[in-house]
Amino acid sequence: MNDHPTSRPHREDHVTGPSDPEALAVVERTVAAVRPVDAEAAAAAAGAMDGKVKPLRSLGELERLAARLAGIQGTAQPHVDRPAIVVCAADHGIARSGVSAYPQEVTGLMLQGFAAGTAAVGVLARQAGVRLVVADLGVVDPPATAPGENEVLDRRVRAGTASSLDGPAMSLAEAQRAVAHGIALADDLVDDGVDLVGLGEMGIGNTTTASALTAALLGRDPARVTGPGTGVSGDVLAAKVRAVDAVLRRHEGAEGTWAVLARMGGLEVAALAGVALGAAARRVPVLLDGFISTAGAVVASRLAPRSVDAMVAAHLSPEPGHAVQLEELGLEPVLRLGMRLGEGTGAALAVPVLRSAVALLREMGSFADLGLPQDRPTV
Ligand SMILES: Cc1cc2ncn([C@H]3O[C@H](COP(=O)(O)O)[C@@H](O)[C@H]3O)c2cc1C
Ligand SMILES: O=C(O)c1cccnc1
Repeated sequence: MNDHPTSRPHREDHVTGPSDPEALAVVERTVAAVRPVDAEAAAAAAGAMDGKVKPLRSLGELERLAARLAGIQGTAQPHVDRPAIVVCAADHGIARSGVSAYPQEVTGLMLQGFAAGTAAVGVLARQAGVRLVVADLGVVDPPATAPGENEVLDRRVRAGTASSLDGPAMSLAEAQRAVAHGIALADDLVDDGVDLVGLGEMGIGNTTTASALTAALLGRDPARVTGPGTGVSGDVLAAKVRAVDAVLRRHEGAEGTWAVLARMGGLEVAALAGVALGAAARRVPVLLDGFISTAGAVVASRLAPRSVDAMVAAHLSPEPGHAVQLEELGLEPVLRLGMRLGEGTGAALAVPVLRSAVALLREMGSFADLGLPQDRPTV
C-alpha cells in the first residue's frame, strides 16, 4: 500500500494552491494521536467470551466484534451506550453532468428531512436509539430549516464543489478545512460522552465523486468501481463510467492523498475522513456505512493507516466499488441487506448488533460461575 504514489500525503500541488496552516495543524495533531488497538484488552475480551456458557465460538461474528470493540476502546468491557451518527452533506459540481438519476436540489431538500427526522436514517436512528448529528459542509441551496428533531450544524466550506471534470473540485485549503471540521465534530461528540461514531452522507452526485476517489487512491479501473448510484443504468451508466475515467485523466499528475482529495472532492467525503480520524484518535469505534462514507474512510486510511484499526464496516452496499474498498481496508461487513441508500442507514442498523455483542460480553454467565471445567475442545 505504501508504494502507491498517492500514499505521500503532504505534497502540495500548484493546481490546488497553498495549505491552510491552521487546519493542517489540526489534522496532523490528530493523525499523530492515532494509536494501534489495545491488543491486551482485545485478548482479555476474547478470553472472557471463550469462558461464557456456550459452545466455543458459537456466537460467531458477535464474539469477534466484541473483542474488536474492546481493542479499540482499550478496555476488556467495551460499551455502546451513547452511539451517534454524523451525516455530512454537500453538493458536487459534477452532479450537473448527468451522472445521477436525481437533480442537485434534492441534497438541500433532504437536509430538511434530516432535520425533521423523517429521512430513512432518521427513522432507523430513532429505532436503534442513535443520536443523529447533521452537518452542512457545502450544500448549494441550503433550506431555511425549521427547528426540528435534529439540528443542522453550519460547517459550510463553500457552496458545493466545482466540477472535477473542469479542474480541481476544491482548493487544498478547502479540503483541509473540511477534514478539520470533521475532526472537530468527532471531538465534540466524544467530549459529550459519545462512545461510537457512525458515518453518514448526503450529496447528489457523490457516488461519482466516490468512484473517482476510489479509482485514484486504490489504483483501480473506473469501470470496476463505478455503479448505478441512485439508479442510473444503460447509456447513462456508461456515460457515468466515462465521466469517472475523464476525471482520472484530467487529474493524472495528482500526487498524494491531499491532492487527489482536493481535485476530486467532495466536501462531505473530506469531512467524513476527518470524523473517522477524530474518533480513531480518541479510541472511539468508527462505524462505516456505504460506498461514499467508505471513500472517506479510505482517505482517512491514507492519512493515518492505523485509523483502520478503529473502523467497523456496518454493511455491504451492492455499489460495486464498496466491496473493493472494504477488501482494501481488510474489513468484513456486519450486515448484507442489499441497501444502497447511504445517509448512515446501514450504520444505524448495525448499532443494535454491536450493542448486543458488548451486552453478551458484559452480561453472560461463564462456565467458571457454574463451577464447570473450562477445558473444552477448541474449534
Ligand atoms: C431522495 C434521495 C435520498 C437520498 N439519501 C441518500 N441518497 C444517496 O444518493 C446520492 C448518491 O447517488 P448519486 O451519485 O446517484 O446521486 C447521495 O446523496 C446518497 O447519500 C439519496 C438520494 C436521493 C435521490
Ligand atoms: O453505498 C451507498 O451508500 C450508496 C449507494 C448508492 C447511492 N447512495 C449511497
